[in-house]
Amino acid sequence: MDNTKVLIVGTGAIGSFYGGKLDCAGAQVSTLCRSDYNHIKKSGISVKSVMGDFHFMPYEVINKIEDYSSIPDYILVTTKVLPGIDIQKIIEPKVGKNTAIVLIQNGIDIEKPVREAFPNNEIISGLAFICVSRTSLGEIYHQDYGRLIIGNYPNGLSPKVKYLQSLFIKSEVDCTVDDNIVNSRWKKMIWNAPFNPISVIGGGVDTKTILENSEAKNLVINVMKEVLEIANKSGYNLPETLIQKNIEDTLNMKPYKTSMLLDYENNRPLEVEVILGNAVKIARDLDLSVPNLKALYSLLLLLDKNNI
Ligand SMILES: NC(=O)C1=CN([C@@H]2O[C@H](COP(=O)(O)OP(=O)(O)OC[C@H]3O[C@@H](n4cnc5c(N)ncnc54)[C@H](OP(=O)(O)O)[C@@H]3O)[C@@H](O)[C@H]2O)C=CC1
Ligand SMILES: CC(C)(CO)C(=O)C(=O)O
Repeated sequence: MDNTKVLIVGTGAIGSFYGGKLDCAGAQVSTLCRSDYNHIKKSGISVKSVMGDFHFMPYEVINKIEDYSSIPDYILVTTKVLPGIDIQKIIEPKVGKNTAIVLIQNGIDIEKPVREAFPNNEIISGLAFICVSRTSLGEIYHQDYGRLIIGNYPNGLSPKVKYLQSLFIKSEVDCTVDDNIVNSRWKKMIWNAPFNPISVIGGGVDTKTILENSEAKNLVINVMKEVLEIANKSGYNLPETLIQKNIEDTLNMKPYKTSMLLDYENNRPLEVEVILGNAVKIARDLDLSVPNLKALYSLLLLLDKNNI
């Protein structure tokens, strides 16, 4: 084991999978758990994975962050990004001056509140291209993909980013770095902004069903165009060709139910603000017209409110 201390905050699908991979690489990985606490403390976490099944027993399993016995080198935040989760308050007791806060979560502008609360800490922003879900207490099913992109927020690549990358690579996670991680976040939004909400609003449909319907496909393309425009007007650099590439890549994927659809089906709150609301706000500030994004946003707000 190396001496790198990692504390996972949000031990669900993403936290368990990537936390387990860091454990495989030799880091000292502990988990802050909620509903799975008793199960994980007793039996650990089992991951059924297309990369090979594994089981891991976290170094410490806690259900109150104060119970963690030290200060971690990395806090991996892998909760959903929801207005009801005050992540700054949750992690604050264990953020030391050398703790890097790693956010492996979907959405745009998710780093801002963390930066404001911890102006002197290193923030590492991460994007997961993976299909993974929690099937029961402490049981994770990794169905496909697994690639990660990490980089410092707002930009740059520190030694801590490179070290984290080396740990992931050691455990065979395809992890690359990007010194302009917000640009990569926008790139991922090109996919999430149309497919996540349409999969829910469209009546619980997978990616193949969406793209087989020419009207729904047009909607996907129009939302992608709006996201691309917001990103480029914000100073990022997304080529128009990304739209066709995302469509083709999705057609080549196995039919996939988005993580937002899985949340909806399980009556869990949806990441409406960080997937759509923040983009709509940025468009408003830039005076851009984004009618498709706005329509998806308002419909999703309604569905979300009535689903919990
Ligand atoms: N799953 C996937 O395939 C992908 C997910 N993502 C993104 O990754 C992020 C994480 O998603 P995912 O792992 O699927 O989510 P999950 O719902 O599987 O896991 C979230 C975890 O956070 C925990 N949690 C929630 N609130 C708190 C709290 N207040 N204190 C401590 N723990 C808390 C939950 O505990 P409890 O069980 O008690 O609610 C759960 O263990 C999201 O932003 C998602 O969009 C990105 C790409 C793919
Ligand atoms: C892009 C994808 C499918 C992960 O790779 C995702 O982010 C999701 O399902 O929400």
